Amino acid sequence: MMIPKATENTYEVAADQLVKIIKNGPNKAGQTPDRLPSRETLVKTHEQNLKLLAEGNVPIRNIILPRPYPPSRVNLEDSAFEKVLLKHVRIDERKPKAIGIFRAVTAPYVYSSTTTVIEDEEGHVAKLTVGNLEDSPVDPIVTENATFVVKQPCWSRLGESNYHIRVDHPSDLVLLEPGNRLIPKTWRQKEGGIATKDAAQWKKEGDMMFLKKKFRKALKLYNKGLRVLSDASDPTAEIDLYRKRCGVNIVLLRLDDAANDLSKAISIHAKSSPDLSSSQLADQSTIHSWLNNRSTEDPLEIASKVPRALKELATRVKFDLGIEQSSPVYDIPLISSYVGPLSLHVDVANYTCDTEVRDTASQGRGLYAKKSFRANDIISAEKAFVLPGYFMQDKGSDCLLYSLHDETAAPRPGAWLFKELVQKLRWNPSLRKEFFSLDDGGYWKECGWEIAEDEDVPVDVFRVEFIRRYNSFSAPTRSADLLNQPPNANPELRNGFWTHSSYSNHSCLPNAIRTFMGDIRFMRATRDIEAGEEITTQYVSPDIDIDARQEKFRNTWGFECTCELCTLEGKLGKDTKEARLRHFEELKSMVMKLGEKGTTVTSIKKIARGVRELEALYTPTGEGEPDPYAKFPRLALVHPTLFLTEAWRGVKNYDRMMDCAYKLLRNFGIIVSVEDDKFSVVNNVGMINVETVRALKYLSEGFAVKEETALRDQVLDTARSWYLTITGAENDFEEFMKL
Ligand SMILES: C[S@@+](CC[C@H](N)C(=O)[O-])C[C@H]1O[C@@H](n2cnc3c(N)ncnc32)[C@H](O)[C@@H]1O
Repeated sequence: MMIPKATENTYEVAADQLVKIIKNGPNKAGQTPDRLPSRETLVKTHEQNLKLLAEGNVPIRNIILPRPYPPSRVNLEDSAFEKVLLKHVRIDERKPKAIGIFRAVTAPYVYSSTTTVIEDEEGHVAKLTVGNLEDSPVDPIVTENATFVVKQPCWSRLGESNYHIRVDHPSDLVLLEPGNRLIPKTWRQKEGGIATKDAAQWKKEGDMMFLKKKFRKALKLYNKGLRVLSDASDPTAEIDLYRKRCGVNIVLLRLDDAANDLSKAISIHAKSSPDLSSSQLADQSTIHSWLNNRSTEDPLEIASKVPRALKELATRVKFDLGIEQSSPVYDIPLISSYVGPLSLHVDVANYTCDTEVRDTASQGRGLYAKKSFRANDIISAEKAFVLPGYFMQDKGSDCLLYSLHDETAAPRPGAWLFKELVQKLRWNPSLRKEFFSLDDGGYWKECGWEIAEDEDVPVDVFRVEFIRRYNSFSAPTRSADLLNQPPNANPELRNGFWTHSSYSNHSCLPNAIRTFMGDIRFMRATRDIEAGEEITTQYVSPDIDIDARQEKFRNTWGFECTCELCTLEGKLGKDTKEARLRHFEELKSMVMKLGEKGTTVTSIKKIARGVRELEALYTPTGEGEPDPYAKFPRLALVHPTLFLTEAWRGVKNYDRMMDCAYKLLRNFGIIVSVEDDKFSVVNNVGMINVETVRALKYLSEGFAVKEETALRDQVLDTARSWYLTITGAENDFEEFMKL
């Protein structure tokens, strides 16, 4: 027997290679593989790959999603399933009622996915690959000798004659506890040992595992402690174990289980305290409802009647499950001061009650204002449903999520978000509705599956990804940090998921801006908003060219924008579009050349002439013809005008600088008036951004030079409020204005 020598990691198949294999290979669906490797070969290859992994001989993680298929809906509690052996399993054919019972014969290889060698009751072997588990090499899930069910097993191709059994939906793999009736008799082992230790010993061992970050092991040990205690009456020990288990469950994102544990701990505490035993605190379901009610209120004064450790856990669990408050009161400087790459989690309540989700005419659902807002008001504040925290510099956290069916790849931010979403949804049934409502049936329709409205379908990883793609947003640690980056810095952003604010649709002329501070997403009004108006944000800032702009929306988000600006520019003739772009490019190259030579008044004047020519391409030529852009942004003019503003400033021509700063605002559709010492914004289509704050900065400088202090102060006030709108904090405003 030839044993393949693994010179490179054969378990980390590159996605493009896999696409080729699948596309070019023969279609053998429904057949059995011609030749399968022997146990000896499989085990040997596995050991070689384990060694390579231990040596760090691995590329970046590559999470692969094949073509969508539904998770099995077989319930192991009833007997409506068909037990199959490896000899019954077919290539690419998943039988919805089939289950295989297997045992792992090797230690697991945990990296992009979990891989191990399994055997069935007849001793036949296979390579098993399980994707999308919350697996970790220090605390593996599929340990050696573990027995488990694989639902709807099938062979998937990995090479010309290389097959494995792969599981994509986490619920299609069910670990069997020792003693489970499904475990073949010959594999059964006595569990033994539980009664030989007391609860305190199990707890101590659990604590040790917790400290070693072996959280699932800790959970198992606390379970054992609780089982030993089940018929003893030792409330103190029981409270302690439930409290510990609650803590582990929080770390593992299993908030539903954490809430159950904590409600048990609190009710046991109440039952065993003479002054609380007949109170509502003794009723576990009352506590459970309170933990889940998303309110800041505590009418039963639970927090003040339980020991501090339980109170602290209650605060944690309630915040993690989401609390709502009725007004947008946030201590922004405080929050901003403690948020950092290592502390994204902020303990604040959400404020979403003044916005609601409703159907739009043609954009699916949208977010609507329930009350009027003034420019700069907080419209909503929401903590992330999921915002993965990882170090940008950590190469070990690099990974890619590759969807084989449409050959798209999401880099690290999207890949980690997907992984965490799957875990959060898997372990918290109470949070699923809120997440999956973001798919209004499109996924089932696309897949051609009939699913009843109220059917409790297990978490489908392909549906999670379908939703993630169109509803996740890039988030810096703090939006304000983006303004303080050196020029051309390319800060890496995380991807996060905010379920309520995700309903806001895109508009190039938005009335709101999203900003981030740790895991909170704020939305603030860029202009006054009427009650009943739809809240829109810019998903990305619009490209100058309408065709490029629409292409980006189509490719990334699957829509074409119909905002007033896009509607206006959608009607432009080819010649006008081309002429504007050509002029823009010419100006850009003139500016680049200047960069090398330095700016002189003559060169600024030359650029100014070019800018006037570009302006003419936005202006109607016919006598008395209305200006279609009278109130709208002229995007191609923005950067040349910013250049001119700064160039005139450089040569200390403050009148010209101010003229250009007014123009810069106007090119964003913002028209201001200065009359009788009063500065006011008379037209604002909502495009507030860093350049508009810069324009105000230059205006304020100009007024300062002219010693028009009142006007300077008014402009500064507007600048400060726009700075707050775009960054979510005022902290570094003074610094920004100095630069
Ligand atoms: C973050 S979701 C917004 C909520 C979405 N409308 C819904 O019903 O779930 C993004 C998706 O909304 C739709 N959408 C957002 N802005 C749009 C726009 N300006 N025009 C058309 N569709 C839009 C697109 O389908 C996009 O992929």
